[in-house]
Amino acid sequence: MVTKFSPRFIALLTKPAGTVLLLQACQSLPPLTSLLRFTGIVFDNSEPCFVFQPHVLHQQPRPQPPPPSRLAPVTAICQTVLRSGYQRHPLLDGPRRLLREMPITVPFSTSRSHRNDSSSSSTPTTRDASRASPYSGVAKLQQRSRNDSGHATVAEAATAGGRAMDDNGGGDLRTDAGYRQSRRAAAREGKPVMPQRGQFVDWAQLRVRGGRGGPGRVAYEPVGRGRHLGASGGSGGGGGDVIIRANNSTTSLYGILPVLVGSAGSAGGAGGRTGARGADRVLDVPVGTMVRIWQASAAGNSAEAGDDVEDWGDAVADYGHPVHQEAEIFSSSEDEGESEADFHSASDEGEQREGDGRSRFAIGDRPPLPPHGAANLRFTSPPIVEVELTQAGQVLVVARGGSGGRGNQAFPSLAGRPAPSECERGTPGQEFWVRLETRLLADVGFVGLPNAGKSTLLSAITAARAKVGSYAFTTIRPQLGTILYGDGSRLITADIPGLVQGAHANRGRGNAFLRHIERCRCMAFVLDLSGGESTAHHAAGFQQSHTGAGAGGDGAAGRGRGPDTRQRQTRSHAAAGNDGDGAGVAAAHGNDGDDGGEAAAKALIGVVPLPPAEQLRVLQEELRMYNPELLAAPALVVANKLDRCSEPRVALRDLMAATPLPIVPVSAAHSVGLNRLKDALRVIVRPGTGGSET
Ligand SMILES: Nc1nc2c(ncn2[C@@H]2O[C@H](COP(=O)(O)OP(=O)(O)OP(=O)(O)O)[C@@H](O)[C@H]2O)c(=O)[nH]1
Ligand SMILES: [Mg+2]
Repeated sequence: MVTKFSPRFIALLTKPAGTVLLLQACQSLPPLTSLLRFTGIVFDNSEPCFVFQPHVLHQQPRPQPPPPSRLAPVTAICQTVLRSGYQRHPLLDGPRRLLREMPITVPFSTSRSHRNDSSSSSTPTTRDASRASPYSGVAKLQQRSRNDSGHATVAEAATAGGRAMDDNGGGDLRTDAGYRQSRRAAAREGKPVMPQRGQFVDWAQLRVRGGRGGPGRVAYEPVGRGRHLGASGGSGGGGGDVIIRANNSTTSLYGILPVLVGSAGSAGGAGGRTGARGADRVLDVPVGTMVRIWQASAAGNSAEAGDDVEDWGDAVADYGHPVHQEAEIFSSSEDEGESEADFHSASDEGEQREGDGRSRFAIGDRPPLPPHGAANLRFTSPPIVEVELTQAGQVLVVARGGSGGRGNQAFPSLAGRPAPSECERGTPGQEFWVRLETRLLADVGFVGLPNAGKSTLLSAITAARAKVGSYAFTTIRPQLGTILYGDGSRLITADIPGLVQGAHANRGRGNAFLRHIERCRCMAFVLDLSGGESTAHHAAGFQQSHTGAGAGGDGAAGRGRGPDTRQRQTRSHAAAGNDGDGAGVAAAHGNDGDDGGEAAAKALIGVVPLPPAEQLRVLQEELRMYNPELLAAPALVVANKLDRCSEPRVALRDLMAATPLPIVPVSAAHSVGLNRLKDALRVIVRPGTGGSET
């Protein structure tokens, strides 16, 4: 088969190019030509024609892309986001679930560690110091106590994951095994641990900045022969806003990026065309999220910034410019740097050069974060905005994009003078710090003192696997579980970290935990029916270990902000509740890698054994002091640790005398009475339903 083409391709074919080049150049050729090979020129009726013969051009096998790993899509997205300066990526708006569900450790950890390494080569940072001497358990507690609710955000945790990978060498975060390994390593060293996939993350801090407005254009109305009429450069488009939107399908603040920037507006065009507005950046948060906003320069100090303070101070200084700078007017004729002049100038013929306004102003416009991450910032002043998004669909514009600069068309042209050659840059977008706090949405919240067995109960009646420990404050972040019933119905239950006396005044980080209870429809007060016998043992063990062998823990705790007095008080408490026999427990704790943290927790908060009725009174009192409406919610009492109680009948009778609430005796550890409890929970959550699960 021979195919002939008309002479209009002569110019292309006379180039000494290979066939592939030919096909690339002749994009207007029919697709058939991709299977043809140019073999020569013939003259047909004295017109040159070009001869093609059938031929498969790509005979070499194309390199096959490697099989996609599970993390590949996320990695690709994040890397793209990083490359483009956190600008909008089409995939980010679509499968957000993907981002939420998958750990996004790789890109952040690598980029952040690079940045840190390069920026702090001379000054050792806290992070470097931690490498030299890994955190002790107490340091871990202090690290946690910097944050209200004590957990790491994605940024922080991603850093931890990255460091864990670096430190261990073997941890490959692209695999599940590597991810687990890095988590374990970070936890061992007391570093902040990334929330696991699906785990409830209840707060996040991030930096937001509206997109910069697009620059105006200098252009002229051409009339030919190098002459032009008046100015015709249009204005730049406005920058995109950063918007927070309440969304029913979002349940957690997991996976929120530490920096969000709206897209920059496009440059103005010739003929008076205004540039396109930059895309908004929308962040979906759960309904009920509290949004607090601070000025960009308001971040005052850090609880434990250590060596990082200097670096961070610089970073804050960088932020210290006014939110809206005055519009800057400049002329292409002025000598103000080659790149800007190049970018905004237009030739006399009115030639339009497509300015790369977006990339020039968007990339590199990403605000830097303090060296140790936005999550560790503390704000000394009250927020300028504090608002709760209470309904799905509510939106809050947290940072407006800048306005576009005016083109030369907008400047006055004086008679007899050359057309104006001035234009403006777009203004930068608003810039703020934002703290998001959300609360659990659960049917039933387990409320109890530390060590009452809430997590054991959650693990026993749902498929959730909550961490259980024979010490107070095992749970530091709420966890959800679902009770499944035989008829297909289900209840969402929440294990809320233990409350202590004085929680309403934020003792033991009580506020961070109490706010979750506000969003639970019903409450189950989990009490230790054994009257805290086990707790008494541990308190005693702690007391002994810290007056004797546990001196190391003492010293470490003493590095905190003056816990000594409280510690002494706690010791006397513990001694008061001490019924002896604690040394064995203390020894067992001594083998635990977390001992320092747990011991310090007890030291700071105090663990005092209480009879069940007294436990209930303390809990109800705390709820009343925090928000009296909480006590109006339907509730029942779960009398746990039935097996441990020496006089269960007496204890239950006393409890019944103390409260009118329904009481369900159970032993979570031995799965006694759990079906009855499930039935009772369903009855209080949905009155009218019921039925025995047994
Ligand atoms: N004997 C007995 N021990 C129990 C029972 N339920 C829980 N425990 C033990 O009590 C200790 C504390 O249990 P957790 O479930 O961690 O208690 P928690 O209320 O979640 O404690 P925090 O998370 O610190 O608030 C663990 O050692 C459990 O094994 C029970 O029914 N019987
Ligand atoms: Mg717990």
